[in-house]
Amino acid sequence: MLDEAYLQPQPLGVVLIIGAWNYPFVLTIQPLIGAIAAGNAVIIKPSELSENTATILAKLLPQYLDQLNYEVNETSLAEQDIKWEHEGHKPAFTSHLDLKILNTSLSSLLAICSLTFHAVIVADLYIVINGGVEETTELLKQRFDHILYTGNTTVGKIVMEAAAKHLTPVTLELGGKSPCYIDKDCDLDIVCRCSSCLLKRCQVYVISQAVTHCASSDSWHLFRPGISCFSPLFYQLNGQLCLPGAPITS
Ligand SMILES: NC(=O)c1ccc[n+]([C@@H]2O[C@H](COP(=O)([O-])OP(=O)(O)OC[C@H]3O[C@@H](n4cnc5c(N)ncnc54)[C@H](O)[C@@H]3O)[C@@H](O)[C@H]2O)c1
Ligand SMILES: CCCCCCC=O
Repeated sequence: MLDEAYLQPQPLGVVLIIGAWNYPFVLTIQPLIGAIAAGNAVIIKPSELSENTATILAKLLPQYLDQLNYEVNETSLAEQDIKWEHEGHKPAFTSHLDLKILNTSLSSLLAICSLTFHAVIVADLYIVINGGVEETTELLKQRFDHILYTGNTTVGKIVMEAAAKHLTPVTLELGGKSPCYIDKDCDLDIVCRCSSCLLKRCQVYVISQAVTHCASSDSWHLFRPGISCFSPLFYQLNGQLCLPGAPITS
């Protein structure tokens, strides 16, 4: 062997998280935890539709996240550089090590997106940007190192297209049809007997979060004779969820 292999864990750099309204806290904080754990700087764009959560996130995150955690001065950067040279390898991109002091302005935020190894950047590590389509569109023009988007498929395509311009990898958590399949072999008694069973087995994703859950079924496929015993209960439960007068189709 002329060379030896080694593992060099590295943060991606600057991660953009675009959240959706149906779980406004979880869908921003969960990916944020992962991104921080991997050493990234993060820009969080909560959904403008869940306005109160967006406001509280912008207020609380800077209050509780240690923005200075990764601060290094130029000397220690230089020392690190020498160390890497000495070890025979130097990461091309060190992201968080380059982030220095705090400043929440948009211009500094955008400056992060073009980090280079020796740059001394003035910026926050974790920034909440609130706004709607206009602001998100502006954000998406910047180069990020990873984008996590949760929401609908139409905007998912917009995000992916914007990311592709910079060859930025994306994680898209999109909505779907999530059909519910009642197999001919399933125990219909259990499925139908009582609302609690039905709730546990089938309805949980339909009704949770007032039907906004990403895996909510919008169609049920029933494959067995005797299904008529199922229908009244289905109607009874779903009738309570529907708007008055809204039809439940077969
Ligand atoms: N797969 C999953 O894990 C998962 C989780 C939660 C929600 N979802 C899906 O997401 C749906 C909710 O999505 P939504 O789209 O209604 O949420 P939404 O309206 O809150 O939009 C999501 C984000 O997209 C941004 N956005 C909207 N239009 C945009 C545009 N033209 N350009 C750029 N950004 C834009 C918004 O600012 C917002 O931050 C749920 O009903 C569910 O189907 C999926
Ligand atoms: C409890 C968090 C569940 C998140 C699922 C998101 C789908 O809508």
